[in-house]
Amino acid sequence: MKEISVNRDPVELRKMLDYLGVAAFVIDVVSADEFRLAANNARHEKLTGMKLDEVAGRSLTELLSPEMEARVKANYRRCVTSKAATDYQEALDLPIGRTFWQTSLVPFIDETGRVTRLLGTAYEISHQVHLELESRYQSTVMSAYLDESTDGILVVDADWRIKTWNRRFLEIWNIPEAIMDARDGEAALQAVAEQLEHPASFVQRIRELCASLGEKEDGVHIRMTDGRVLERYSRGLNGLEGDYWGRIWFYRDVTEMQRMTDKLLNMSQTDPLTGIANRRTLMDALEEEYRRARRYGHDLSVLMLDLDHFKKINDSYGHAAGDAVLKEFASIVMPEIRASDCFARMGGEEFAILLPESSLHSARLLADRLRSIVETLACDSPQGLIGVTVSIGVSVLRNTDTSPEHLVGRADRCLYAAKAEGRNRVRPRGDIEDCENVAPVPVGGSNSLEA
Ligand SMILES: Nc1nc2c(ncn2[C@@H]2O[C@H](COP(=O)(O)OP(=O)(O)OP(=O)(O)O)[C@@H](O)[C@H]2O)c(=O)[nH]1
Repeated sequence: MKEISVNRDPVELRKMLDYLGVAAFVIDVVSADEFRLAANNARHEKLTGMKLDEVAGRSLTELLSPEMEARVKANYRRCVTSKAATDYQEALDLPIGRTFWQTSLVPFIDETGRVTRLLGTAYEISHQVHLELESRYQSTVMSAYLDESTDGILVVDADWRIKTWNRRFLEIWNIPEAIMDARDGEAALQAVAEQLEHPASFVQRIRELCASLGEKEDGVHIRMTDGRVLERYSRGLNGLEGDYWGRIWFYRDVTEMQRMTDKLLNMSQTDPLTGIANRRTLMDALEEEYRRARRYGHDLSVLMLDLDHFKKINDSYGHAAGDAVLKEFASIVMPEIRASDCFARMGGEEFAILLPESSLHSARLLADRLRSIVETLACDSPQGLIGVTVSIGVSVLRNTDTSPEHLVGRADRCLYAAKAEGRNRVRPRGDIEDCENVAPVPVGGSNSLEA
């Protein structure tokens, strides 16, 4: 732009600049290295805090910090050198704080071709820049999380297009990259389902969750055909207006944890010596079966078993031989009972068998069979073969029983009667319980239910 004759009075200059609808300023180009602010308009003053009477005629060196001066001058010099309109974005540290600007400079050129002035107009873009910085910050945090997370993460949109995933997701599922690159959510779902023990229910649940839009899902366990166990979390993603954006899925490999949990559970339910159920497991099963028998009017029987003169075995053959007999006893009884029965070691040489849906008659038949099998048991030991016998008390649930303890109490009394009558026998003898008058088992005696 050729230099036009303008008043050098800053106030007059401001009047002209105020006609512009944006923040504006005029710079006097003294030399390639010296620039002075000739004037700014009211809008510029308001945005920057630079008051006309304080800044007019002052050099950039006086107005700006050295670092900012260098940056501003670099842009001015570009305009002076190119003698062309120059646009750029800049960050300015002003008394009001750091602000961001979209600035345009137009050079004024005198008849000798020298740039004497620059007209600057500027829009403040701090808000947009802050939004962009915030968005960049969020995506940096998100990328770091995706990279470092030990969960496999997948994000799909409302149309089941894959939006994003992380390295761990690929490691867990080993999905061909071509599927991921094609962003084909349906193909990825099939690739995942093929690796599962129950693919149909998995796919059905995934579809239900997607149809539910926002539903949140916590820690569902998924078993894979290779033995791994995954835990799945997911939640719907909604936009500001509540519109559905899709869903994020997290997959966590919990195989080791599950193995330990199973092991601990097994340990807490099993007798370590014989490997059969322990007292606690039987008591839990008893509560459960008692409730079921009451609700459906089914039979429920119990056998209480106690090896005879077991102390003598320990005393004659040693404790290790006694242990071997207990194990052998458990292993020959086990195949004789149904999967729905519960065979447990109650402690020492005392055992119990819970028989859901068994009458007294069939419980007694089983007891008789077990008694005769045990009688033939010959357990090998360094001191020769060890024989053992068992006494068994049997009872069946009665209408008058008000708790499982009544059922077990009668079996205990029958066992006591069997012992009292000479051992190696089953009581009652027939299909009618006949141990009512047997004295209760002494405290500390063989089969009390108390732990
Ligand atoms: N080897 C071995 N012995 C055990 C174990 N637990 C308890 N015992 C022993 O089992 C024996 C049980 O003895 P008693 O309660 O007197 O009963 P019993 O000798 O079988 O006599 P009756 O039951 O009256 O026929 C005791 O000597 C206990 O030390 C075990 O885990 N291993």
